[in-house]
Amino acid sequence: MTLTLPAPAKINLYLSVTRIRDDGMHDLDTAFAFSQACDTLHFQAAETISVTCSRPHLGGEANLVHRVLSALRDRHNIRQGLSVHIEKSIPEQAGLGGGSSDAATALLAANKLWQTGLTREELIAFATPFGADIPCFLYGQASIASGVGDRLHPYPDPLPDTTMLLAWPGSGLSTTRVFEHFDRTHPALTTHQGVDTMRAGIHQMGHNDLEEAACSMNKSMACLLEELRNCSDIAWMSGSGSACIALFQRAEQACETAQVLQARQLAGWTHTGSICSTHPVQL
Ligand SMILES: C[C@@](CO)(OP(=O)(O)O)[C@H](O)COP(=O)(O)OP(=O)(O)OC[C@H]1O[C@@H](n2ccc(N)nc2=O)[C@H](O)[C@@H]1O
Ligand SMILES: Nc1ncnc2c1ncn2[C@@H]1O[C@H](COP(=O)(O)OP(=O)(O)O)[C@@H](O)[C@H]1O
Repeated sequence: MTLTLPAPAKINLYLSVTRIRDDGMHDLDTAFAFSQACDTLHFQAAETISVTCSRPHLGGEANLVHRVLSALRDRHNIRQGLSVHIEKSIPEQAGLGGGSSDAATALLAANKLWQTGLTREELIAFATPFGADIPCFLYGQASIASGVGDRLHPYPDPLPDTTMLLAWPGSGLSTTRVFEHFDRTHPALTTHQGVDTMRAGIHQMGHNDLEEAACSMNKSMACLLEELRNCSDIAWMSGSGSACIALFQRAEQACETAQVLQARQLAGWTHTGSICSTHPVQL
């Protein structure tokens, strides 16, 4: 038995930090959508769990895929294993949720192959402790999120029908360190929008409370974002960075901008495509 599935990048259409919890985690008001940029996961039946990766430093037991599959197997007394090979395309520490997306795709695959029979809601509850970004992928459609990103509701409006350029400066940002820097430097927290007034957040598309902290920690990203704002009417940072998003009316403009960014070494990775409202895996 073999199975090959994609694991897409996510983007945050906007991100507000609404509360710092007693445990140090931050409540967010954010919206998630998907990109066509994907990692690819190959699954093969096996007696044990093993994970290899096209970026060898990501292979082995520390990989989030290995961790969630091992926990699922233990929790449900599964006797089978799974051999997983991850072809990475999504850059690391980019705010695109690559590791979390790999883990979500692996959980969807294992839930089917091991016949665990968990609903999406049960998978989300199981996976949230492993990473605040995993639920949005398991939810499977563009969403408005609160809590740490685990309370999800369908995105209420059509997504912008424009071309999106994703660009990553060539160096990443640690999510933990960006939140720590935010705590030290932010002027005030955004008022919580709440589910009932969630549409209010949509008008802030492109706003990201973490952007200032991230720009001060990664000057390459700050330069990239400045250049994107010169080329596009709207550009912003995804998640805790360091990937940035710019919207264009025409695909040619986005492709030309990508070429300029690469030639000037402002970007180490780019992707041109659409903003997607559904996850490509609907098992
Ligand atoms: C900021 C967001 C927005 O979508 O995305 P990324 O930029 O990482 O992709 C996510 O909330 C990130 O999710 P994820 O990358 O899974 O983070 P986790 O592993 O759960 O958390 C790493 C660390 O970041 C801090 N953290 C994370 C999420 C959150 N809502 N509040 C936090 O304070 C905590 O210090 C936590 O220990
Ligand atoms: N499958 C995976 N893919 C990428 N990174 C992973 C994976 N499993 C664990 N990690 C670890 O998680 C870190 C951040 O993950 P990533 O998803 O790339 O960033 P972000 O949370 O900014 O979107 C990586 O630097 C790496 O050490």
